Amino acid sequence: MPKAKIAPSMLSSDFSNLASEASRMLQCGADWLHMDIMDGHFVPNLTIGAPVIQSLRKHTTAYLDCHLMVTNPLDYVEPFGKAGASGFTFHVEASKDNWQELIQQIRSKGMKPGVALKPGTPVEDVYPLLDGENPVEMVLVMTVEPGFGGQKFMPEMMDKVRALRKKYPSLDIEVDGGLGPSTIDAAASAGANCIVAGSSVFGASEPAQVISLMRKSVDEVK
Ligand SMILES: O=C(CO)[C@H](O)[C@H](O)COP(=O)(O)O
Repeated sequence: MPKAKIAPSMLSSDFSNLASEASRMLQCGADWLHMDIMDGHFVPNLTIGAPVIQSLRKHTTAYLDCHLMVTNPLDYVEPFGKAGASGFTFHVEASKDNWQELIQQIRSKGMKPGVALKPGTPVEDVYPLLDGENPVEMVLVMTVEPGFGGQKFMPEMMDKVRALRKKYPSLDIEVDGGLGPSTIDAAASAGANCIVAGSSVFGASEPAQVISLMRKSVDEVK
């Protein structure tokens, strides 16, 4: 299994101090910064877009792991590439007929392509995006309904993670929603290695301890 990547979800940060919140998380041991992009249409919430990524990029060289919860991901590829996004993860539900073009465009803008799936979407729906000539490099299994932080982890999503890990031993598999000290072992033992965590990290008195505990849980899995 690939090594742990712990990605605090900046959705739980103080957006009015984004650069210092990002730097605080990196000092606490974060590998990536997870950026939740919501368009108020694909999900019932509206967050940030490319201008905010561009502003943050001026303050950090960190890997910006962008999760696009948007209806038309192709429209976002060029602006996110220019803004300095590192990873561009789109939803399979929003890319039924243009995922090949999406993957190709994302790569051509220097970003790492990933695909996300909602809790109600079968894992088999992402297999064509992994088995083709130009596969995505990460699958994000949502462990809550996308849209809001602070929800309860859905353990039944671990069947999807197990199926992916069995079929793709070296794939980056990310989980997002309700991850923290009480749920990390279930996710890690199922085979997830990229861990997004918002409330559990930002709400902790010692975020570094939570990050380190989650890393240990993932890296101990053989
Ligand atoms: O994508 C998201 C919501 O759509 C968030 O990244 C996710 O919910 C993380 O927050 P928390 O750890 O508080 O559940």
